[in-house]
Amino acid sequence: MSSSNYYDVTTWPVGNASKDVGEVINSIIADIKERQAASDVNDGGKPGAVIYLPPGDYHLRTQVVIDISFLRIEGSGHGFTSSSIRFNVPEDEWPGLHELWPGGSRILVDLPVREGGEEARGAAFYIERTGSPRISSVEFSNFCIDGLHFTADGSGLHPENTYVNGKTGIYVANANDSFRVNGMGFVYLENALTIYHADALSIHDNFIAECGSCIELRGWGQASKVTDNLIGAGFKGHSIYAENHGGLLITANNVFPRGASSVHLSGVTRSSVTNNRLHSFYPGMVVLDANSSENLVATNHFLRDHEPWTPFLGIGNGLDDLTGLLRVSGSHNSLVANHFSEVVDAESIRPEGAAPVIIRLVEGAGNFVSNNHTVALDVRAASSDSCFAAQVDALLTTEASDALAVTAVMVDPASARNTILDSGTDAQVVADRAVNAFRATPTVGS
Ligand SMILES: OC[C@H]1O[C@@]2(CO[C@]3(CO)O[C@H](CO)[C@@H](O)[C@@H]3O2)[C@@H](O)[C@@H]1O
Repeated sequence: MSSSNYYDVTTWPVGNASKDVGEVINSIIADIKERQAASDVNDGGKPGAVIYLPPGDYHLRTQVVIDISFLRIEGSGHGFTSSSIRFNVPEDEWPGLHELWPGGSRILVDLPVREGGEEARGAAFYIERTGSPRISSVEFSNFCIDGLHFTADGSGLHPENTYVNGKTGIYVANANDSFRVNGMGFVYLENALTIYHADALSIHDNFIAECGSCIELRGWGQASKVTDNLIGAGFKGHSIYAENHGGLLITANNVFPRGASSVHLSGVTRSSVTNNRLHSFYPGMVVLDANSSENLVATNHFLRDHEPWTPFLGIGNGLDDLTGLLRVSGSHNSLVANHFSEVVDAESIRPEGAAPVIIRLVEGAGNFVSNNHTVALDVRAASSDSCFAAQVDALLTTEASDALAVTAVMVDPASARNTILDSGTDAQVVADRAVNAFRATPTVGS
């Protein structure tokens, strides 16, 4: 059966998908709107459509503007490969590489670079619709959005390592419901996903790496989920960021470095950050700020160690080791059963000679901190020109290191009436025992 609501960008008569897939998709959307003009025909009328991108390279020179519900844009392959590693291979070795570029069903974002212009104009896919009901069920599935190159940022860094280019993959400007971003690949975009006012959004099973920021849920929202993704932002940006969200579920993501944070929640309430594997080269990995309250942060694995790859040595996120790996400004959060591996070179700790802080309660009241376990090792940081080898070596090193003294939990005076159980020995917890309930992790022989 063929359906008029299934479109293949390579057979659409308007435009040329390989030269400007943006023009083609906008023309298809115009056709859908023309054919599905009435909102009530036989109890239906606007079923939406599928736009299919077969595996292949599609330059995008015109921004796609989406203002219809039930639109699914799908490909056959997220196509991620590391552009970061490739751009740091000496150019005379490029001819010997098996492939140079990401693949799959791949959009090459070739929008004109905006100079200090409006952020949304640099988006490959721009979704905007006001009025009622909210735009619903727009789905992106199984294709790659590649921003191609980063650009010089004045820092002297190799331009391809700046994580800056003004490009966004998908930008949703208005309140939306039941959107899905599933099985996608995002690479070399300054922002992969920027979504305002999400309701019941699913960001699931994507590969979102080597982007300045990966996921930003802005404005406010509820009942959304970020699950099962492989994610890693640049040193200036967020891997997962949300503001003023309630009921957000962040679960089972593998968040690798080198985002300025792994999960940053601002004014987020009654949400869960559970079962994630989080790896960072800097402190401030999970940040709950602006009175983020009643959240569950549980059974996550935190690893903080050092950048092992030569091109990025010396880069940081500006935060010192007293920041905390898990930092909380808010009340009545449950921080339970998280594992922390802090594997750093004592010489690199800032301020010099300080005991790094693992969990820090900055402001608020009534947080419940229980059964968190920290393993802290002092290692001599090693580096390598080979990204993968350096990463794996660093990950697998557990021996021949000395224990490192840490502050497992630090409670600032502006945070009170917290309960801290079995999350650090007496010596490892800095908290006013008169205003916080405290039970130390026992030590051998005591
Ligand atoms: O660690 C997994 C991912 O990391 C890579 C390889 O390493 C990179 C290169 O810039 O360094 C960061 C983390 O060490 C990653 O964000 C980035 O991307 C992916 O190639 C790889 O899939």
